[in-house]
Amino acid sequence: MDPVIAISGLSKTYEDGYEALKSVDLTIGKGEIFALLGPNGAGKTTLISILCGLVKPTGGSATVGGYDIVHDYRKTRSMIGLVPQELTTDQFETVFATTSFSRGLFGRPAKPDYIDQVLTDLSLIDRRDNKIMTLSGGMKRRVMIAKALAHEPTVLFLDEPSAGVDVELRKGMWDVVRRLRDSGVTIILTTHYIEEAEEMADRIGVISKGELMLAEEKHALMAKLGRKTLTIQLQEPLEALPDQLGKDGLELAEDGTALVYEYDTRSERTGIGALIADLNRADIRVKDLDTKQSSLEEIFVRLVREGQ
Ligand SMILES: Nc1ncnc2c1ncn2[C@@H]1O[C@H](COP(=O)(O)OP(=O)(O)OP(=O)(O)O)[C@@H](O)[C@H]1O
Repeated sequence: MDPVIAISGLSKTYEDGYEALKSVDLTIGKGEIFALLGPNGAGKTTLISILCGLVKPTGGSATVGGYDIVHDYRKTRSMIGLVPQELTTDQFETVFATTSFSRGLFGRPAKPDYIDQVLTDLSLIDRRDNKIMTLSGGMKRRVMIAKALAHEPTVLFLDEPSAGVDVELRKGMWDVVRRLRDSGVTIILTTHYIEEAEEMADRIGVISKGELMLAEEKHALMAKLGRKTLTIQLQEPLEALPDQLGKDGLELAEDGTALVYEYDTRSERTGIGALIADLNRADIRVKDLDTKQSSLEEIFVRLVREGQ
């Protein structure tokens, strides 16, 4: 993985003594979509604000494109596009003018062809010369993205891109983000919506009370998600697992009164049929059966709870 962002021991204690970030280590690769999940007040905005140079860290370090975010602030800031949660655009400006102006703020010379390309990518080109006030909410959000991309950043932060956005619009936003990633931009988004992280992210990070609890490939998480646990309550307790049942993923539990079997729901053969047959053959009598699915939501809730 070619790292674009490297974060090491990053901490932030605000002036009132509140520890908003506790020694976060994280590397984000080029062209990744990384979703940062966490409850309110977890430290997501603090982390993004530090990387954007808006908040000063009190410990640790971070680099963007190999440059230190504190010492080479101008350099790193110019590599970052930030789409904040709130819509903050001048209602009386046109789409083109406001986007072009954002580019100018970074001291970049005008590049109308590039701005038009960004507007095309975001399906805003038809509204190029319209005033912001005449646009729908979804279009205004896309203008915020256009503004963030105006200075040709290589990293884009999206803070809660679908907060207060309806389902239809949210899907449109996901398409936009995927297209941006395909064009080589690295994307870090914060979200409360587990579904959004599941849908979009290559990797998912879970942050709670300032601590990064996990940063894992989505597919690895989905593999966990696809797992189910079958608990078999037995009529008579067993002292040990009989040889006939020597199956991968099978364990004796609850003082020998239950068997717990973990299996992948997506595989063609779960092994349950064979397990039941083995139980019959070994004359092990079953009292009750129960299955349980682990979901990303469960993993998330458990992690957050453990962190409290
Ligand atoms: N300037 C500040 N001074 C003191 N405490 C602050 C300051 N800014 C943020 N905090 C606190 O730091 C914690 C983390 O805030 P942050 O905004 O980073 O969380 P978040 O994960 O982005 O939350 P949300 O999902 O609500 O946006 C919160 O408890 C917040 O009250």
